[in-house]
Amino acid sequence: MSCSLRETLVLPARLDAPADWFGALPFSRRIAEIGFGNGEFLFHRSGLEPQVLHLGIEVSLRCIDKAARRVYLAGRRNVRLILGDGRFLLREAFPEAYFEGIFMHFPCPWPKTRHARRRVTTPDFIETLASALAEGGFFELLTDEEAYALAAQKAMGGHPSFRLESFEVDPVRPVRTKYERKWMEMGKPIFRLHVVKTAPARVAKISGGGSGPMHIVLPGARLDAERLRAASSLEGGTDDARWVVCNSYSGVDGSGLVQVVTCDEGFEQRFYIRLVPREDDCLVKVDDASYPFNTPAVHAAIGGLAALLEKRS
Ligand SMILES: C[S@@+](CC[C@H](N)C(=O)[O-])C[C@H]1O[C@@H](n2cnc3c(N)ncnc32)[C@H](O)[C@@H]1O
Repeated sequence: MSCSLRETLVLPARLDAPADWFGALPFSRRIAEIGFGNGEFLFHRSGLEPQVLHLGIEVSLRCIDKAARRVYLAGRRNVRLILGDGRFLLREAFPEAYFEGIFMHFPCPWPKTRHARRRVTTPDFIETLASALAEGGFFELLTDEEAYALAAQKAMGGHPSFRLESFEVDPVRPVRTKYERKWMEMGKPIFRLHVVKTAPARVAKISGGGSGPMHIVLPGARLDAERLRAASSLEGGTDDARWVVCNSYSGVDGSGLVQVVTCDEGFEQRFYIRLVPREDDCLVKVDDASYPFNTPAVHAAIGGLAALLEKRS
């Protein structure tokens, strides 16, 4: 895929990007699909309303590439794709009441208790949807799991910002997605939940909880081989804002590069922190090639590495 295609179609999910997105998105009406898979539905839906922006959010780069190629070859101008976690991006990267509709077709039901946080039925995700939708906007869920459909019906139908519009079994639809076909071939019923936002809602942004710039200057601190080695086994934070170092490397310029994974309220980010020794101090900063959202766990990781460099040997 050409560079220019990626630049036009695939928007970067990064700290400074939302401002760029809004400049690059001259559409007053906006629809989103979370987890569009191979993009059949997004492609179909965007053809019906060329004046409406159709924003697809996917965690799989393969899906993004496939859908981008299809959209590009068809010359569609009202589709944009973002690589990232839709639950996180909907909450963090868009203004309130930004979308007039959000589709989610066949998300993983996350049956294990330890993954319960990732379900669409969690109070946090329902608040996120309520906040992201304009009043009168809709959310459509398709699933083959009855228990999941019923849980979503109960959670969203009982929410003060939503009105349950319909709950259908085996709805007739103009286009079937890959997973829909798969479940139908196996003889499974398909459930469709349609809710409409009826009252204002607001969700607190996690990245609003991160404070200050994403670098620290440490007068008198030192970076040496021993500290860099010690960095590779560091971890810390609280239950809702954890961080762990996966690896540390020494750079050719004498700086240290530390690979970090953070988790804020169940949302993961992977990025690098650079440790830069200077004449009178050390700089600890998010590496220039990384763009994490400014969250409490990112700050805690920077603080943890700063503490290591400040430690007296
Ligand atoms: C079971 S597939 C369904 C794909 C498509 N909607 C369909 O009906 O064929 C679920 C899709 O959601 C994507 N996905 C899972 N979690 C996601 C998240 N948090 N944000 C965005 N996409 C996600 C997966 O990569 C996968 O493509």
